[in-house]
Amino acid sequence: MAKRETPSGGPPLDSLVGEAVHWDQAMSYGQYLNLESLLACQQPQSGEHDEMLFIVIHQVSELWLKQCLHEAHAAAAHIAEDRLQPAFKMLSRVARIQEQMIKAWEVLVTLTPADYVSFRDSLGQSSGLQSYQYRELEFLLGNKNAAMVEVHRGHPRHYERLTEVLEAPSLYDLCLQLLARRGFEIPADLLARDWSQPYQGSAEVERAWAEVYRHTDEHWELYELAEKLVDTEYNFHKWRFSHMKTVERIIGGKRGTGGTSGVAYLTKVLNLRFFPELWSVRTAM
Ligand code: HEM
Ligand SMILES: N[C@@H](CC(=O)c1ccccc1NC=O)C(=O)O
Repeated sequence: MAKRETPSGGPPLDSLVGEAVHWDQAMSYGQYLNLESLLACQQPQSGEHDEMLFIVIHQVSELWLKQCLHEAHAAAAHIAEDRLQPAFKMLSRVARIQEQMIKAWEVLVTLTPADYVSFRDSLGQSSGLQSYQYRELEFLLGNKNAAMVEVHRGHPRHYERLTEVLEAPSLYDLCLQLLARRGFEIPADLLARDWSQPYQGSAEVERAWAEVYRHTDEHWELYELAEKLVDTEYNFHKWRFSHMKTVERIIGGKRGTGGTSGVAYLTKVLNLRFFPELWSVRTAM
């Protein structure tokens, strides 16, 4: 292999190991990553030591949500065009990102109830309910709830974006259309409907997935799609559960800053499904 030269045409990189290097080039690491802006985004309000962790963990989660949306929207577009292989690659990546997001709770549990109350008042009425990226991902996967858009009335850009995704077919709706294109009997009212309404499960769809699982040799691609969706929902559920338990550990039975009952609310939304028949089919097998 040819020795790599430095971009400026200086000595080979190998000889520079261990030495300070001053690149004479237009684009630096910090410029490319916009680090000055990124690292200026952590602005604790309270002066309490532990608020920094709270901010960083939320910002890291929002960055991962951004990447999940990037992958899941692209996966949906591929599924709509019958290109399942690239969609699989993207959904696998979403599942790996979700694992990172789940792991992050292990850092946050080092925050004690006393640490948290030391700066909780600085949060005012802000709350995770206002995470528009989280809501967009829920809508995109298939958990539609028009009422959750209202939280964003005061931010026209977020409101419009969420309304757009609410009113578009979810990833699961697109999968049902795919099943229909592949010859499965899917009721017409599931193939064209008011997409903003929550999806109600259907016996025909469950039968279609049962056929896929029983005869994988004839439906390898659809089987793989089903399992990728199950991985995503499984991880989503784990994230919600860990959030709920972490919240219980930190604030106990206190009400949420967003105005909900707190842990009781998080317990209620825990079991909302994206792909209901992919779970019910297991009983039907
Ligand atoms: C000390 C840590 C945390 C506490 C005490 C906490 C507490 C809560 C509570 C009580 C709610 C219910 C809404 C309300 O009334 O406020 C909620 C919702 C939410 N939180 Fe957290 N949370 C914490 C950390 C996080 C983190 C790290 C994230 C990551 C992004 C997050 C994202 C969300 C989201 C997306 C919701 C809306 C859930 C839904 O509507 O399904 N939270 N949180
Ligand atoms: N709802 C939380 C506050 C909270 O969690 C929060 C507040 C501001 C920014 C992000 C938050 N995290 C997720 O819910 C509470 O009741 O303490």
